[in-house]
Amino acid sequence: MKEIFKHENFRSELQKDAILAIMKGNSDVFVSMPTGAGKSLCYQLPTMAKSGIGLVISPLIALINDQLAGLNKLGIPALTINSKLNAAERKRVMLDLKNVSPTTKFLYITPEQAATPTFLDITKSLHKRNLLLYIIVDEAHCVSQWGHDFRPDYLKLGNFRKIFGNVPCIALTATATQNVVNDIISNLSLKRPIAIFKSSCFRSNLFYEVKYKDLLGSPKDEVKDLLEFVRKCLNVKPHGCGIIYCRTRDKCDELAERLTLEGFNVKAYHAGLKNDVRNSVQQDWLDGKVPIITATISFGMGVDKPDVRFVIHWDLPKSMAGYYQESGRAGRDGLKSYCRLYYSIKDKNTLAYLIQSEMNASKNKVYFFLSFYSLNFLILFHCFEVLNKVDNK
Ligand SMILES: Nc1ncnc2c1ncn2[C@@H]1O[C@H](COP(=O)(O)OP(=O)(O)OP(=O)(O)O)[C@@H](O)[C@H]1O
Repeated sequence: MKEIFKHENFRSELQKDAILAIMKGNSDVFVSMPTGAGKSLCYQLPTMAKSGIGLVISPLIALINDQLAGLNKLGIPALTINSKLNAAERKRVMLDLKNVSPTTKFLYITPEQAATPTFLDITKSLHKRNLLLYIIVDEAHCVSQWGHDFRPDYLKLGNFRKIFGNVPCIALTATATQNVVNDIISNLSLKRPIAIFKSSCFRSNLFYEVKYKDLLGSPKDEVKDLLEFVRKCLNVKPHGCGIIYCRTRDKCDELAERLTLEGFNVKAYHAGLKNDVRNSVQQDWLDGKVPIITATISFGMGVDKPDVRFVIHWDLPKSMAGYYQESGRAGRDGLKSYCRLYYSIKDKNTLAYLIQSEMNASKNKVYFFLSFYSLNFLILFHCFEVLNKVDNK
C-alpha cells in the first residue's frame, strides 16, 4: 500500500477488513462503503499483491478511463477493452492477454463487453491459464432495479459470473438498501459472500440543508440566495469547487449564463453538448480551471475530485438514493463541505407527475406484452382447433 499506492494507513478499519477478506481469495466478497470511502483500493491492493489479473466491470467508459488514468499514474499496467477502442489498440490489448505472462494487472470492461462471445473466449483462456484472479463488479447497485442507476446489461453478469464460478467475485457499492443488497447477491449469483461489509452512510463532514424556494420570494430572490451561497462556499478554506445539479439541460445553460453574468467562472454540462465539448468541460472542472459546473445528473458518476466544497440541487432529485450519490461527491477529502437542496411545492408536483407517468408507461408496457402474448395464444389455439377439425375429417 505504501510503495505502490502511496497511502500511509488504511482509511478505516472497514477498508482494512475488506482488503484482508478479499486478499484471502477463497470467497465472494460484498463491499458496501460510503461514497468516497476508498472502495477501489479494496480490490486494487489484493490484485497487486498476487500474480494474475483483476477483471473489473464498470458501468461507464468515462469511469473506466478515470480509473485507468489513476492506475497508470501509479505505474500500474491497467488496460481496457471497449467499443471505443480502435483496431490497433484492441490488437495490442489482445496480444498482451494472449501472452504467457501478460503485463496487464487490471482489465476494465463494460457489462456490454462481458456479454460478447470474443470477450468470453479471452476470459476463458485467462481462466484456463489460472490468470483470472478476481471478477470485480464496481457500482454493483446497477444490477438492481431498486438501484438508482439500474442497467439491464448488468443482469447478464450473473451468467458470466457462473461460467467462472470458482473465481472470487467482488461486488462494490455505496448504495446498499436491503432490496439492493438482495438483488446484488442473487443477480450476481454471489455464493454465500462470507463477508458483507455494511457501514453507515453518514458522512460527518457534510452539512446538509434544505431551502424552501417558496419562502424566498420571487424567482429573482431565489437566484440571489443561490448566488450568495455559492459565493460563501467558494470562500471556504481550503478553496475548492462545486457542482450545481439541475433537472433539465435548459436550466443548466440558463443558470451557467446567470452565474457568468455575476462574474463566476462556470460552465454547463449535459447530454445536449457534443462529446468533445462535454469532455473538455469535465476536464476543465477536474483541473480546477473552472470551479463551478451546472449539470444534469449525467455528470459525476465516478468523478473522484477530493475538494468539492459544495453540491447544490437547484431542482429536487428524483430519488433518495440518487440524492445520496450526487451530494456524496462533496468533501471526499474529509473536509467540511456543504450540500444544499432547493425545494418547492411546484417542483415536487412536477417530479411526482413525472414519476407517475413513468410508472404508468411501464404498466402499459406490461399490458401491451400481456395482450400481445394473449393474442398469440388465441391464434395458436385457433390453429390447433382448425388442425384438429381437419385431422378428424
Ligand atoms: N488508505 C487510504 N489513504 C488515503 N487515501 C485513500 C486511501 N484509500 C483510498 N484513498 C483515496 O480516497 C479517494 C476515494 O477513493 P475511491 O475513489 O476508491 O472511493 P469510492 O469509495 O470508490 O467512492 P465512490 O463510491 O464515490 O466511487 C481516492 O482519492 C483515493 O486515492
